[in-house]
Amino acid sequence: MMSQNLKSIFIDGEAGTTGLGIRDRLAALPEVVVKSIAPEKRKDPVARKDMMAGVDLVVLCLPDDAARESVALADELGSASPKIVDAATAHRVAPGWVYGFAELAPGHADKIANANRVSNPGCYPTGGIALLRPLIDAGLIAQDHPVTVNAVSGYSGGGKSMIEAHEAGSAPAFELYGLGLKHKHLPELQVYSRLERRPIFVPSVGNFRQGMLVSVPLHLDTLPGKPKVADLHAALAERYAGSTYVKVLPADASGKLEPESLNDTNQLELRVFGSDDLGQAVLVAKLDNLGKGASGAAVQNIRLMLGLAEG
Ligand SMILES: NC(=O)C1=CN([C@@H]2O[C@H](COP(=O)(O)OP(=O)(O)OC[C@H]3O[C@@H](n4cnc5c(N)ncnc54)[C@H](OP(=O)(O)O)[C@@H]3O)[C@@H](O)[C@H]2O)C=CC1
Ligand SMILES: CC(=O)N[C@@H](CCC(=O)OP(=O)(O)O)C(=O)O
Repeated sequence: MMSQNLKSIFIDGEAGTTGLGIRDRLAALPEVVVKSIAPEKRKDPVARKDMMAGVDLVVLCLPDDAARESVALADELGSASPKIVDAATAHRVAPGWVYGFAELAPGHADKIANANRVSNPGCYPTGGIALLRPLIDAGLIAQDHPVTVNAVSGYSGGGKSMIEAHEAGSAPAFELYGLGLKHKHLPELQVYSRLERRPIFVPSVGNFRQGMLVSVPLHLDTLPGKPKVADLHAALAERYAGSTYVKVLPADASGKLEPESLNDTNQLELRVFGSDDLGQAVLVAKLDNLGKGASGAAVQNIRLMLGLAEG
């Protein structure tokens, strides 16, 4: 019977921003069934552990502490533990976890497909790593280069509380944050870009619901071999040739870029703006912070881990 082949998934935290996005996307997959816990028991460890014992895969869409607690519950199940995709920050650079950015490097999607524990990337690092890693692998940016990453996100990136503040009109139209230079995404950004020097990361949030731009300014004469703008573009285009979700596009002559055109998709667009005459370039990634930056990437990972065809 068809139903015997269905893969079962429990979303721990399914009522949150990321959880709802994953639930909606999974609803479109005929090969999976999503099992839910009674709302009043959603924080009950016994009920969550019982649910985990009966499913193929658990997605954690929880604050970090609750995500760690859920992993401990799953570990108690021993060999009966389901596979886990953790959308929180808790395990992104933790030993034993595979980083869930399938396009990280050639062969990385296979590592995800064979993993039992996958940590879904942060939204900002998805853009930053996608831009930096191929150029560092190609030797066009040195591993000890002093990199700066700037970004702007829609307010849904801050979860329920930030969404409420913006929709109630009590949040600023725009703000820089993370100016203590210790944003929680820095460890994964540094490790998976292969940067030896800690980058400076300056995020910001605007009064629009979803969408994201991540940019990296570069002085070309400070890079090995003093590459041209076209060399940077070519290295990115080569790395992502044939990719379903990552596209390398020409820079728009207008010199402008808005953040919302990929909303509700799992797409990531990369562009290299710049001028050889000036010896300057800006790498820019565009994504939906709730799509390729969160729920879309989680579903991409779930498909790989459950052996489902690419959507
Ligand atoms: N928003 C985004 O763009 C992204 C968020 N993430 C990560 O995903 C995780 C969830 O974030 P987000 O969806 O934005 O957050 P939300 O605040 O929107 O949702 C969190 C959910 O977790 C529930 N929850 C909290 N504590 C527990 C617990 N102990 N047991 C069970 N459920 C619990 C909450 O329930 P209640 O409200 O009733 O307390 C809520 O439904 C975070 O770790 C975040 O960092 C990852 C990528 C992107
Ligand atoms: C606008 C905003 O507040 N964004 C969040 C990051 C959202 C995200 O993707 O974070 P995780 O995947 O690591 O949970 C922040 O800066 O903390």
